[in-house]
Amino acid sequence: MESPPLNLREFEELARRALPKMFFDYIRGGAEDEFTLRQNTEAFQRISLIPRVLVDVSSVNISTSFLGYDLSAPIMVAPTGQHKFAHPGGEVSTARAAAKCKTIMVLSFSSSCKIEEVASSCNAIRFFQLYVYKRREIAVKLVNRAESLGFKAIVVTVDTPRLGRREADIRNKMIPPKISNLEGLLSIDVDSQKGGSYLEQFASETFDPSLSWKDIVWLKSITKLPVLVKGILSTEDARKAIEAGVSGIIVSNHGARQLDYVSPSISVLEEVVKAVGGAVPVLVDGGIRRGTDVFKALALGANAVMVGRPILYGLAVEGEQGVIKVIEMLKNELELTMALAGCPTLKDITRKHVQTPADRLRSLM
Ligand SMILES: Cc1cc2nc3c(=O)[nH]c(=O)nc-3n(C[C@H](O)[C@H](O)[C@H](O)COP(=O)(O)O)c2cc1C
Ligand SMILES: CCCCC(=O)C(=O)O
Repeated sequence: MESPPLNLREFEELARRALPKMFFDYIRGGAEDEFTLRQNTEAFQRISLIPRVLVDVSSVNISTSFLGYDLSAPIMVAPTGQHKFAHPGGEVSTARAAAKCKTIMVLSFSSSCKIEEVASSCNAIRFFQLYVYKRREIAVKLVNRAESLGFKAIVVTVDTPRLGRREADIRNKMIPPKISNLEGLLSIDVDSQKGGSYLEQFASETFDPSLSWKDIVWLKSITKLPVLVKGILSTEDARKAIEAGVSGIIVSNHGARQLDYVSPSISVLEEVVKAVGGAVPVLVDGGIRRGTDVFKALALGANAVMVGRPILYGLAVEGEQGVIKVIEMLKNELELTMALAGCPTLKDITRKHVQTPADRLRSLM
């Protein structure tokens, strides 16, 4: 028997073997040259840790809270579409795993399980991620459904007026998503003569590229839930988001699947955190594969992180148990990192515990 995976990267390799090529390529892939995809992980590697010693770390506490909800660790499940591509249990298995790990799952709008099914599967704290379609009434219906099913926040993704160019999907003629939440609301027929990525064809038929800042105000007017924006990479947009009245900001480049050659999210996190100035919590995602990565993101000012692909790899390899293992691995690594860096609690993690490439440049001047 093969030895069990020891880290998140080994889960990726096992998922590669477990999944049909089309689905693995869809999950792993990024946009165009995949430059940002590589940078998302390499940027973490360029940040060094500066541990403090002789601190009593006989007990290390990684628990925290986000928007008032208790979490076992500052690690949440990012919204990713179509979990049934990874495993027949789909989003229900992921939600159960998130509940067992006591963390928040952000359910994708493009979920392959119905929002009602996910809501009744366990009592995790859940947020609902929204894509705004050209037919705005669909957003209203889904936001209302999420609210009445006990979801606690709406996460609107703002980096996807159109889908990025993912060449693996074009080559594989990636099939369109089956979005269960749209049953009875919308059916889209893709043109099977066209070739290319049918997922992209689906997105260009449905996604509303006219979405703009005034629509955040509209979104807030249709729900009592807090609204978070996902996909902020600049200080200017962070300020606009605050002006629009959001309850949280997610620094993200969509796992490098949208615009290639944008900065890795960890590289812009600190300036966004400064621009936000504590007005609302800030999350970051993209390339988080180790507990040390979580530690670095917290040191640069994130309240918590989100993880995308590794969750799907865990799901592909072992269903619900695989997702639990991925989250627990990251939690254990974070706890060990904190002990070795002299930080018994999350509050002890400071900017002084990391050195970025910019810090190194400054120290030479
Ligand atoms: C297969 C896949 C599907 C995704 N689907 C969505 C989605 O439906 N909505 C969304 O806002 N982000 C989506 N994302 C982006 C993730 O929420 C997240 O930003 C990204 O995966 C984080 O990077 P990581 O995979 O390196 O952890 C998706 C990412 C992947 C890999
Ligand atoms: C049409 C589903 C899009 C899901 C998505 O956001 C992604 O693949 O990155």
